[in-house]
Amino acid sequence: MKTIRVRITAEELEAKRIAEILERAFEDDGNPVTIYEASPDGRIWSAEILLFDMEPDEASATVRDRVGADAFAAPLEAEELPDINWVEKSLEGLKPVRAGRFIVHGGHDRDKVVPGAIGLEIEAALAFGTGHHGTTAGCLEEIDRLLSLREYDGILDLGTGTGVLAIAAALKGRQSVLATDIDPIATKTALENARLNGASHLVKGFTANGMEDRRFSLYGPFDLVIANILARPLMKMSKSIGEHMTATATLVLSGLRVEDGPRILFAYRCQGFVLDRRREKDGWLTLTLVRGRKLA
Ligand SMILES: C[S@@+](CC[C@H](N)C(=O)[O-])C[C@H]1O[C@@H](n2cnc3c(N)ncnc32)[C@H](O)[C@@H]1O
Repeated sequence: MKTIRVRITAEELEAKRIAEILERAFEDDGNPVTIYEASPDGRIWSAEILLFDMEPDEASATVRDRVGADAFAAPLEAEELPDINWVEKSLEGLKPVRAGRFIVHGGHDRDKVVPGAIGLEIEAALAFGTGHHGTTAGCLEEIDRLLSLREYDGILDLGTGTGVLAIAAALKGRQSVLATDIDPIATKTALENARLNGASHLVKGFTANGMEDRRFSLYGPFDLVIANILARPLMKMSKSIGEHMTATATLVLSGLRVEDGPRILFAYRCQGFVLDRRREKDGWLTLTLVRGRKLA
């Protein structure tokens, strides 16, 4: 069967919007739409759709017809793909992955959660966070370690994506976690995933840009914040994050390239944090910082 991939490349939020439009336009056909990070800094994303049994030109025209020619300005790229089993391929991307005591898996792999492990069933939809990325895995390992050491009074997952980290912390610590994201689709996905994991009584969430929102004061101050966002927004947010945290808080930061480490440490040192632990995975850095004390 001839498979044509139509791909549209854009900025992250624009690519998500395009993927949504595509998904709605083709939902009755059951065509998969995927969204993925294309550049190492995570700024350029693509939305793509697979169409079958047509030529590339026809596939581009079909996409334009269904979504309306001016729905998006970004150019379309259509190419024929080698003969691959796409169902198998897409399931591969969601293969169960282990990080600390957590096993992140899709709905079809519940039986892969071995005794002693904590299963996190994640439906990625249009949000980031299946556990395969070095940043998510680094945060999961830290959540496992930190919540084995003690309880935290007030936990926030800032930039929750699929909610994978919030759900992990809620299930591991058996306590409430606030999950927020700038993207309403991510917030919705996170709350749906919390329900899927029997954690909706523990995970609450709302949509907000950074921590400039009065609702954070209702839930905070936070004793543990996990923020897997990129270095630049984390630098900009250092003051507001610090203001909403307790005097002896722990902060896990990820989404950082190894070279971002020193300037992030400097920015958060100004908020009273010192380095407790660093983890590197596939060139991505996860830093755990503490305020007012050193962990054992
Ligand atoms: C790399 S993903 C992390 C997702 C998930 N927490 C994980 O670890 O896999 C970063 C998330 O942060 C969100 N984000 C980006 N800028 C943000 C901001 N200023 N405030 C809140 N969330 C933001 C994005 O929408 C995205 O869902």
